[in-house]
Amino acid sequence: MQELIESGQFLTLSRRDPSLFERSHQFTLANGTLVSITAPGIISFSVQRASKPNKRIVLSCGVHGNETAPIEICDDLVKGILTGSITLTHDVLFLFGNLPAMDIAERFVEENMNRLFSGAHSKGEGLVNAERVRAKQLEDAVASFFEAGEGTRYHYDLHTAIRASKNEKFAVYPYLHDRVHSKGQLAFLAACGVKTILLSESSTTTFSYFSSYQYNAHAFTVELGKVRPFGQNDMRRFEDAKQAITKLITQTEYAPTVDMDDLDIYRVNQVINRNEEQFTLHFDDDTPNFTDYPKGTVLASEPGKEYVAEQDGEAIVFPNAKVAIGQRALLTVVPSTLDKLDV
Ligand SMILES: O=C(O)CCC(=O)N[C@@H](CCC(=O)O)C(=O)O
Ligand SMILES: [Zn+2]
Repeated sequence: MQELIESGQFLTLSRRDPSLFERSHQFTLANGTLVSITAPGIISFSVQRASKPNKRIVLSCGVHGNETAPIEICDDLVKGILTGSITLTHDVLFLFGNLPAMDIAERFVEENMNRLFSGAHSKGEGLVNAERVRAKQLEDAVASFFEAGEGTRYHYDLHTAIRASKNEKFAVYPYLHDRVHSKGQLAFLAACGVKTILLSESSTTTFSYFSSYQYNAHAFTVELGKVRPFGQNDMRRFEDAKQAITKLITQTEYAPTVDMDDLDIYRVNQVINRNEEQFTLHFDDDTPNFTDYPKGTVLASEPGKEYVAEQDGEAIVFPNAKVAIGQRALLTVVPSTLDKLDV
């Protein structure tokens, strides 16, 4: 078993035979890194050396099962670490989120897992499904990992978007409450090719908000491109992201810089939920993310309610009329600036 894992088959085995990982496995690589597998798709690496690593990094992917490019990136990184071609400098936890949804090439099986964090998995009496159980398991894995050692905490939850986007790569910066946005993090994201940032202004039940709020982690939902089936991604489009992540986990001090003028900062202006069965978007299905509209344009409607652009230049992000009733069907964003930044 250890041999199979060390040959780089972790994700394949997790998907093909999850029962192999019903009990935990621990072993040490030739370079001394300790490998812990606590469940299918959950693997962490602890660097064993006298001077303790100063970053604890969570990389998650496949929280939506059909968002394959980030899964391929993380699978490659895990393979590289297990086979010794990548030597870590910091402790890293990899989470392959929704394995059953990957198998059916869908966003989710029963319920959108990225609405089930911060305890939402346990709300709604008697409601249990695989996604709820997994969301709790992922939360527990993040908690154990962050609490297992000192160091600044990071969580990049890697996704791809359903629609094409005018700004192909972008990240959601979860609502920070009283904390200050980090210029170093914006620089890291820019090094990944992510130069469009959406500032969320409210609490959510997403995975990145969970790590940000509960663990004061630098945490982001990172959208690296468009959803495509396994094997159909042009991996050249993800090379910058893969290189920057590799530097982050292998270099003691990786500190890229950024000129703020190179970034497009937006803030979320409206979070529009679907409240009724009949919910309609007033633009074409192939309208890309970040398409903007003049003030007063009707963007969506449902019986008794119209949702309009409140400002000139208000743009749509993540429109989806088919979400479950009560869930977010559309974000609108407006250009913004970041005046106060940490280094
Ligand atoms: O393209 C879409 O409509 C969805 C892409 C996606 O999965 N986005 C995340 C964003 C999470 C966040 O707001 O931080 C999601 O909807 O879960
Ligand atoms: Zn997603």
